[in-house]
Amino acid sequence: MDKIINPNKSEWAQILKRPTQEVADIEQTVNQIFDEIRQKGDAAVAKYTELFDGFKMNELKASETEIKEAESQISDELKEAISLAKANIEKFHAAQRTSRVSVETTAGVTCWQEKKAIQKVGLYIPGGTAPLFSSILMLAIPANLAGCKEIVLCTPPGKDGKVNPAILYAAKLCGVTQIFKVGGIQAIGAMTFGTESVPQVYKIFGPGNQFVTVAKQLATKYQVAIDMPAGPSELLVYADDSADAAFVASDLLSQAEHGIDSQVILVSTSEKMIDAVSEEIEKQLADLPRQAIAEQAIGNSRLILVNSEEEAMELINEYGPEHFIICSENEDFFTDKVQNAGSVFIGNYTPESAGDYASGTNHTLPTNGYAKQYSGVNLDSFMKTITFQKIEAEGIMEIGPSIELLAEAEGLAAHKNAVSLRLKKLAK
Ligand SMILES: NC(=O)c1ccc[n+]([C@@H]2O[C@H](COP(=O)([O-])OP(=O)(O)OC[C@H]3O[C@@H](n4cnc5c(N)ncnc54)[C@H](O)[C@@H]3O)[C@@H](O)[C@H]2O)c1
Ligand SMILES: N[C@H](CO)Cc1c[nH]c[nH+]1
Ligand SMILES: [Zn+2]
Repeated sequence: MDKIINPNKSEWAQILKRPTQEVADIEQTVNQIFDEIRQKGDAAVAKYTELFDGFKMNELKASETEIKEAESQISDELKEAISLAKANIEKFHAAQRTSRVSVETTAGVTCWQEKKAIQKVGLYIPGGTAPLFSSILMLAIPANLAGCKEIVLCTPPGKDGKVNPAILYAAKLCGVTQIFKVGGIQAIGAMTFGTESVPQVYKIFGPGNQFVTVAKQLATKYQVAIDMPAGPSELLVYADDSADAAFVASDLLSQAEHGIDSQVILVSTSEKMIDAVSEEIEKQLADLPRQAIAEQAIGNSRLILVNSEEEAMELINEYGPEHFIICSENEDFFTDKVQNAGSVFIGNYTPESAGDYASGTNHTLPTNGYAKQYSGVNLDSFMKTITFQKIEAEGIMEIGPSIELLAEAEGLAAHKNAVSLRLKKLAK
């Protein structure tokens, strides 16, 4: 892991660069696959599943029998852990419900807004290097709380054409309506255009690798909304001498093991802490089953010594990490000043893994600096707001003359007339 000492601001952009592949190359592949799916539907989806996932699928949809069998393949302990996570995620997301906003803006003019569920949603659940069934809890639970009617799920099959039983079990438990054994670009294309088997949806959610993320971004050209770009996992830890170096190293490795294009960063004002964490990373890496993946991600990563907490905070806001852990005696300074981060974890006993699985917050979060403009998934992500208004005679008489003037000033006579006719009638 590169150690960088007191970099100049002019060097930050280079130091904080993400290890992403050339997006233009991926876009070309996505466009080609999307075109084929539009023309050939399931046949194109099956072709690319065979090419990228190594299995020739005859049936894309998971059957009731497969789903039933999955339940018996999950241990009771795992079922209990899933149920604890589900309860906390439900509690946190249910509490995000807001009451109806209604205002009488002028006497006789009432405006209100109501949230309505997005009727058809598509959930992408990663499965390339690990079956991330926890992402089902993060997406299907708020989708159900919001009241979405159709909840379609796509996830890549393994080389044997099967999907991990925990994915099938969690999907059933959380009210997913249809499960498809399709991953990557072809899954996003299928949910964007619809095929003989896979329904077209209005909004696509979920994390994935760079192929999935670029495909989601291109899907927005075809009247499909997306939650946000939720690509390769990232973590930035700020640690001063009050941190525990072993804990910090374990957190950094937890995100490094996601994929070779993950990135983890330690920022500190203490060189002693940086060196201790670096040593710990080496120690802990040796025992990791996904050592090869984590090692590559560590190669993308940085240990950065800065001059002050102010400088640290400026650098962190510039980076906009997906996850931000604060292990500092001065934690209030960082919680007050943070502007750009997907999710924040505070103190030595708040591992990032808690948010990944079971504390209650959502782990589908913006990566690649998109925390500057996007929020992570929450209950509102599955809803849209409709505004309503009702104007009484008293109300139109009050605001009507101003509307007439405004319309006239924009040169829109028909707009003005729609008000004038009513005012005339009321004047009789
Ligand atoms: N930001 C978040 O909220 C969040 C949450 C969880 C996971 N993640 C990230 O999700 C990612 C999961 O990635 P994954 O790879 O394990 O699973 P994935 O399901 O996202 O991707 C696997 C699919 O990628 C496609 N693919 C692989 N190589 C390809 C190629 N050369 N060309 C075209 N398509 C190709 C295949 O179709 C395969 O099914 C990780 O990077 C992880 O860090 C992010
Ligand atoms: N850390 C991931 C988000 O970047 C979410 C996850 C799922 N399973 C484990 N971790
Ligand atoms: Zn994780």
